[in-house]
This record gives sequence, C-alpha cells and structure tokens, in this order.
Amino acid sequence: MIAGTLFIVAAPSGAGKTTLVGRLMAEDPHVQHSISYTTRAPRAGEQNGREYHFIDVQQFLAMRERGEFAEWAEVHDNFYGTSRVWLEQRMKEGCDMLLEIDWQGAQQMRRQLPEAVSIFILPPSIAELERRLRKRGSDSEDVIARRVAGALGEMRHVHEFDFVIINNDLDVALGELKAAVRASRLRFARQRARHPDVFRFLDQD
Ligand SMILES: Nc1nc2c(ncn2[C@@H]2O[C@H](COP(=O)(O)OP(=O)(O)O)[C@@H](O)[C@H]2O)c(=O)[nH]1
Ligand SMILES: Nc1ncnc2c1ncn2[C@@H]1O[C@H](COP(=O)(O)OP(=O)(O)O)[C@@H](O)[C@H]1O
Repeated sequence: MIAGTLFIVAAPSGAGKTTLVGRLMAEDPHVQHSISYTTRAPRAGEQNGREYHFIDVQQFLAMRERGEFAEWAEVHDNFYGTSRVWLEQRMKEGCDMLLEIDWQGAQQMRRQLPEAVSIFILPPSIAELERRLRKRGSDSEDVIARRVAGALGEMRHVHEFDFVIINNDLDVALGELKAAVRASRLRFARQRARHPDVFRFLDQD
C-alpha cells in the first residue's frame, strides 16, 4: 500500500505558520497543503479555493452533518474544517499532506492517525506576536485583541506536539521545519515497513 505522511502544523495566530509553510512548500514539492473550509470572511488578497474554501455557516454545518470533515473546530468565532475525501484520497495516492490547523483539530487527527507528525510554532514572545499581527495589517484591532488573548490558551497545548519550533529568525525556523519533515519521513518509512496495520485510517472506505 502506498501512503503519505501527514504533517500537522499549529500555532497561535500571528506566530508565522503561514509564512513558514509557504516557504516550505516552495522548496519541497512533495508536500501538499490541504485547503480548509472556513466561515471566516476572506482577507484582502485571499482567493476562494487558494487560501481557503470560503463558505457560510449554513453550508459548514451541512457539511459537518454529512460527516465531510476529517476534523473541524471553532476558532476565534469562526468554523474551520478539513475535507475528509480530499485528505484521504491524496494520502492514498502517496502524497505527504500538510494541515495548518489548530490544537483541537490536531487532537482529532491524532485519534484517527496516531502516526501523524505534529509541529507547533511558537512566537518569541506575546509582544512580538501582537506586533506581527499588526504588521500583517489584515485584522481589525478588535480581532487582533481576541487573537492575542487566545494565544496563551492555545500555547498550553504545546506539549501535545512532536516538534516545537520558535519562530524568531525566519531562516533558522525554516531550517528547523525542514529538518523535522526530513526526520519524520525517515521514521515514518521505517514504521510503515514494520507495522503496516497501524495505517487503518487510510484503509477505511
Ligand atoms: N481545526 C482547524 N483549524 C484550522 C483549519 N484551518 C485553519 N485553522 C486554524 O484557525 C486559526 C485561524 O486561522 P486564520 O483565520 O487563517 O488566521 P491566521 O492563523 O492568523 O492566519 C489558526 O489557528 C488555523 O491554524 C482547519 O481546517 N481546521
Ligand atoms: N520570523 C519572523 N520574523 C518577523 N516577522 C515574521 C516572522 N515570521 C512571520 N512574520 C510576519 O508575521 C506576520 C504573521 O505571519 P503569518 O505567517 O501570517 O502568521 P500565522 O499564519 O501564524 O497567523 C506576517 O506579517 C509575517 O510576514
């Protein structure tokens, strides 16, 4: 059976995960980014089907009801979810998949695929996190305040992750992310050879 590795990247809003993942994808053609569904409004410059599939709450709840999400969560008053069909299809084809999801989604994915590799990105400090959210210029003051207030609660889940990367210097953090991906691929290939039964998630129809 051919199966890819599942990478989960989580971080508080503003830590730099989108920037880091974007750089990783540009350099590593073997990893595919799953495009989540969200009820959040698109930011300036975001395109439907590129950063996210933007849908309304009714559509999201209907998809959730039909079991179409491999995982979903409510984060900062918006719903986010990963398409189950898309994820399973790509992984069965042998693609390495990367999910940029929050800690709640990470917990749900680990229950289904304990071999998933999870990476948590930390900002150097809360003050720097706030500066980065301001610098990004995509959110109102009210939204920034809510994201900063939520960051500590999200960071309490850091110990649940396999790798922790502090995104202080971007190039250093990218190097660590690439090293984590490389190490996990090797470990995953060895595990898969020894314990094919643990990949039952990929065998479900
Ligand atoms: N559980 C889950 N969380 C998601 C998903 N997509 C995005 N998120 C998380 O939702 C949070 C907010 O994302 P977003 O609105 O894009 O803001 P940003 O993190 O500041 O770029 C982040 O923690 C994301 O990782 C998803 O499909 N599932
Ligand atoms: N290492 C870094 N040093 C300084 N600024 C950074 C760094 N990494 C990301 N940023 C900037 O911080 C802001 C938030 O980054 P982003 O990738 O959107 O975060 P997230 O996806 O985690 O919310 C962006 O303006 C980005 O350019």
